[in-house]
Amino acid sequence: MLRLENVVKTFGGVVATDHVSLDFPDGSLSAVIGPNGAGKTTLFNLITGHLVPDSGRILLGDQDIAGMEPARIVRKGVGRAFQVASIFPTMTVEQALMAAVASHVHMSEHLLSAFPPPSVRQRAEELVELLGMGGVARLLCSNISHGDQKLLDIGLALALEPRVLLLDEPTAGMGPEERWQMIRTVRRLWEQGRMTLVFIEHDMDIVFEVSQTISVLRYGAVLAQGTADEIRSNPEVIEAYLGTENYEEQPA
Ligand SMILES: Nc1ncnc2c1ncn2[C@@H]1O[C@H](COP(=O)(O)OP(=O)(O)OP(=O)(O)O)[C@@H](O)[C@H]1O
Repeated sequence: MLRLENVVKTFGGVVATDHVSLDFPDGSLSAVIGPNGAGKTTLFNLITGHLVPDSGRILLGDQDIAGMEPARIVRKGVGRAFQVASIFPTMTVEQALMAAVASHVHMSEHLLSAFPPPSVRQRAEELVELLGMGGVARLLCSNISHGDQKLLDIGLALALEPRVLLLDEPTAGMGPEERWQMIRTVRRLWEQGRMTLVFIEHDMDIVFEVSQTISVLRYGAVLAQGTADEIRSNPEVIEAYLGTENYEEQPA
């Protein structure tokens, strides 16, 4: 269980996280939504240790991880996809995944090796399969599409075998078809990996289609947390965020 209790983060006069309390049960798939500047990315940065809260607790199981070093939080099982695929321009997709796997299993002497141990190669091959990247596995990371780079970012996070995976706008910058393909892959990874997955997303159709629970932020505070149906019909959410035109119930 990942649980935030009364978490506050301010930047000067800006309250980016305003007494946020949220639960992400083990194995759940949740979306975090909210208008620009609502505090979504700040929330992720607090969970991963890239920001230290002013107050409040961030519990992973029984342990308060608030303010821990990011690397320690990763070792505790909280992964996040960063836009890093492009920083391996001279490696192939498969090699980048092998390097990530090797770093995770403390075989860093094999990080850049042309002949990694079979266990490392096997795990990287499993990830390629899981991500559906077989067709581009031998291509240089710099030569793959934007969508494949985002997938690889997720794969690099998965190589560390997280219990909790955070994805900040996995479908950003993609066309409609590619978005759905990406989110279907994300859902499949979640189903097969049995991890807790939390993603930030602006596309409401995607959010309503794939999420078990949705957390709505506004001005840093939680406006609502619930299922797609609960969020869709929540009057405060409709007023504040969704707009009445598209989401009000049609008369029978
Ligand atoms: N490092 C920082 N220094 C100062 N202010 C910050 C910093 N990070 C975030 N903020 C402010 O905190 C508020 C929340 O920002 P945050 O990036 O978390 O929002 P968001 O919901 O992720 O927005 P978006 O959808 O545009 O990415 C904003 O007012 C932002 O300007």
